[in-house]
Amino acid sequence: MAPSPAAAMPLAAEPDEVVVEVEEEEERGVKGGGGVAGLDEVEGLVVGSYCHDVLLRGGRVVGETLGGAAAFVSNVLDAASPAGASLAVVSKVGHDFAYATAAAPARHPPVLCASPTTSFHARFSDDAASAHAPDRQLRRVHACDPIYPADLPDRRFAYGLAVGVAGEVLPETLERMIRLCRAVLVDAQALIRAFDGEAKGGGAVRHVALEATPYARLLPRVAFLKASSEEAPYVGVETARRRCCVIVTEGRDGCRLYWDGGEARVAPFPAVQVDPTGAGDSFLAGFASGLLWGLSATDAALLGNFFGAAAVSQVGVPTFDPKMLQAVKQILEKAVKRPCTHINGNTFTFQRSSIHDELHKSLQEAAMLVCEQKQANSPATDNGDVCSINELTSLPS
Ligand SMILES: Nc1ncnc2c1ncn2[C@@H]1O[C@H](COP(=O)(O)OP(=O)(O)OP(=O)(O)O)[C@@H](O)[C@H]1O
Ligand SMILES: O[C@H]1[C@H](O)[C@@H](O)[C@H](O)[C@@H](O)[C@H]1O
Repeated sequence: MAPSPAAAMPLAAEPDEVVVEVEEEEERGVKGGGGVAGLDEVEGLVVGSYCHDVLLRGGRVVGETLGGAAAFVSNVLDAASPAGASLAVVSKVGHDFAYATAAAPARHPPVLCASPTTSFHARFSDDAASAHAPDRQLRRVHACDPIYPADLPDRRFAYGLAVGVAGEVLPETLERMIRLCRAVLVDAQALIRAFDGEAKGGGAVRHVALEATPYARLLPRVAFLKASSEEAPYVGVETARRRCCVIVTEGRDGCRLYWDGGEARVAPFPAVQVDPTGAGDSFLAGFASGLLWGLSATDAALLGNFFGAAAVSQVGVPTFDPKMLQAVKQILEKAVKRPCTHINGNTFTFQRSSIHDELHKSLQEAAMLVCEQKQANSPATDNGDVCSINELTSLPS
């Protein structure tokens, strides 16, 4: 371990291991495998299933939307990655999948299975949630098939995101991702969810300690693990940070990064929250795109916070204003001299850089534009926070 404050950490696969695996896999005819040299070759792998989200408030259905971290994640990565970065998504749905023509699944079509599409009921409480309190109770109503190692493409990727929602990313699938991808970023929800009371027509989502799962032994080969503040106690931040960089998202308070030898708090952006679903997913994708742009982890978390805030201002998978996206890319082009150096190199740096405050200020202006547009387009409510009923609607399928 390298606890130095100017820390850098090894990527998912150690160099020797990569060489051995490349040789083994080239013998078996695996495509690629030659490492990732330049921007043109940066391809990411997103693994996790799309799902149906039913939003309930006071016992009433107030919205039905496309869900699944893979949908939110690919939505942000497609929008915010530097030119030349591409994406493969491995997701499974049933024949009942209602959102095949929505933007994210249309760009990254899922595998069709005989089992029904994974489906969640999210019950929102009427009490205003605090930044750290659980904002909703989740039940898994249907579960599609797991994603097996053999479902992953047989080629190498610059980075991978393990973003299951219903236990579909099996331990052996995560292990395969680690072998295929130079850097793997994991959402803790893919590892620590368990489902109660399946027999009664749906399982309440609860959490188990990461240490007690078969995923724990893979952590030293994971680059970043993201958890919400509700999930963090199950992750065990103090143990996990010795194995990989842990990011804890804190809702409207932004996030904190913990690595072996240091930590940082990253400030949030303003948002008019109407639906918190997908904030964590959009955060993780914004963070990954920040790494793709060549930012340090603490600077990349600014982009995570930015897209987390953008996600909560819309119901379901958000549509981003092209002008806002253009502004964000201009800010990044100005701030970053050479994109893709960090996710593509041998190490990550964690520290906040000298451009951090300037980047935060510029992104804050873009975030204010999103808020102003949102406020201009929606009727005023006395509670701008936590899912106001009249703002929840269905997404077109
Ligand atoms: N109300 C808000 N205002 C501004 N930023 C927010 C707000 N809510 C979330 N965010 C941003 O999104 C990030 C992720 O949010 P949060 O911690 O709520 O994730 P989560 O609980 O995993 O979300 P979900 O499970 O709904 O996807 C936060 O770190 C923050 O940057
Ligand atoms: O669509 C949502 C979203 O992906 C959330 O991150 C996840 O916690 C939920 O289970 C899912 O229904």
